Amino acid sequence: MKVLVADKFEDSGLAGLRSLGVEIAYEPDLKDTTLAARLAEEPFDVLIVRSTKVSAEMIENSRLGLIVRAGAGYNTIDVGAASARGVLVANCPGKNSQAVAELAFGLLLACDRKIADNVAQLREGKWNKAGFSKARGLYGRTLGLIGMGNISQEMIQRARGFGMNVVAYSRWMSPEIAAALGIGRAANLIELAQQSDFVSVHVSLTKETRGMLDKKFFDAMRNGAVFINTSRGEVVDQAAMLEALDTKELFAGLDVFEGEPEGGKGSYEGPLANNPRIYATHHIGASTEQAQEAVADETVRIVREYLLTGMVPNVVNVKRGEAASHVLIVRHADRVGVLAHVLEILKGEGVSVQEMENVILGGAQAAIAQISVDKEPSPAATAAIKLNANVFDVNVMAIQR
Ligand SMILES: NC(=O)C1=CN([C@@H]2O[C@H](COP(=O)(O)OP(=O)(O)OC[C@H]3O[C@@H](n4cnc5c(N)ncnc54)[C@H](O)[C@@H]3O)[C@@H](O)[C@H]2O)C=CC1
Ligand SMILES: O=C(O)CCC(=O)C(=O)O
Repeated sequence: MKVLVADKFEDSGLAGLRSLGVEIAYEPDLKDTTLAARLAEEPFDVLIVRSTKVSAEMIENSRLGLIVRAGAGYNTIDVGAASARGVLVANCPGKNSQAVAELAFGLLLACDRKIADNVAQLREGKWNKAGFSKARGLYGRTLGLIGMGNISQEMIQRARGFGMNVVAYSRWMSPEIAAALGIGRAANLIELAQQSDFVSVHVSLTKETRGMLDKKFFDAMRNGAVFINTSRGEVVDQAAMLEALDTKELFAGLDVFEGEPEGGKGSYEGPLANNPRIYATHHIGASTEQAQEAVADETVRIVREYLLTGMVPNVVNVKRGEAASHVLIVRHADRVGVLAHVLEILKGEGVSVQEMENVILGGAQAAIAQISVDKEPSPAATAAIKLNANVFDVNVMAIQR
């Protein structure tokens, strides 16, 4: 198996990959046209990336079977193009969430106490206790969390340590779950903005979340509140945020930017870098040793499973049973050719198999195949399947959703 690592990757991860006996090309500087050319020229099976973008063209001209995002968000990979070519995409959920929560709290505290400006002025030889003596403080204040995934859950624990109240907006969190987590639940983003002294965003970037934090949201924020974004720049309407920094005297801590450079070095000039009401970091949320080692271990686990079993943990582009309407349960003798017989009959009927699992029972005499299909096979097809002497029985069930 040939693995291309086209991003910076921990030594422990490279050692783990080597221990699997796979052939590794570690070429962290590849991107855009150089990555596309490399994938077209050599038949790599697996591609490992962090922030490096993976386009449809790269995927289409490659022999890849698996792309691993060594991190949480996978918006930098053209997942649709991967799905169209039968390429699996997997990520490492929850492996860098503590690190991001640490940075989010770092930004939150820094914004409240204006730590970066304190440091800058002292470095210029200015003593300005008078100017910096106005902070809200965290104790007893309300932290509003947007999204309730791995990072938000880490945020709750840290907020508790600071004596903060937490309220969250999430699509899936019921009042019962909120109560069990010991937090409040906002019914929508406006409610969340109205209730929070500090807001921290932790949603993945999707077509629904792009620009989700819009003018209405910023208009609803409390005057002088702090806004933290360590998720993706694109979830925020940048113009609306910039306006609210002035009109509502907000202060923002940002780790992510629309159009930020892909690699470790580059230039960044934009209205967010020089605004005195913004503390900006260089997309370093996941960049702690602990997080990078955890991500590297998980990446090695994913490649190992793929190598040894063909199965991939944490796949993000398998839509389980979405198009299936019926499932066939075929009990049969464990003999060569039985499944081929079943599939041949389904093919003749134009029935498309969505998923299939064949389980061998103890003693290896009999097996049960569960075959999800996109439409109900006719009674004639079911009867034809049963004609095979090695088929004991066939049941067809409609999937209830
Ligand atoms: N700054 C950095 O270095 C890092 C940034 N991230 C970013 O943070 C994001 C969140 O990370 P995790 O918490 O680990 O991911 P996660 O997958 O555990 O949580 C994402 C949450 O977003 C929610 N969500 C998605 N669409 C939504 C919508 N339309 N409305 C409301 N909620 C919605 C999901 O329900 C889920 O709870 C990542 O997708 C990534 O973009 C992640 C790791 C490092
Ligand atoms: O690997 C990185 O530094 C980026 C981390 C990140 O944004 C993610 O895991 O979603």
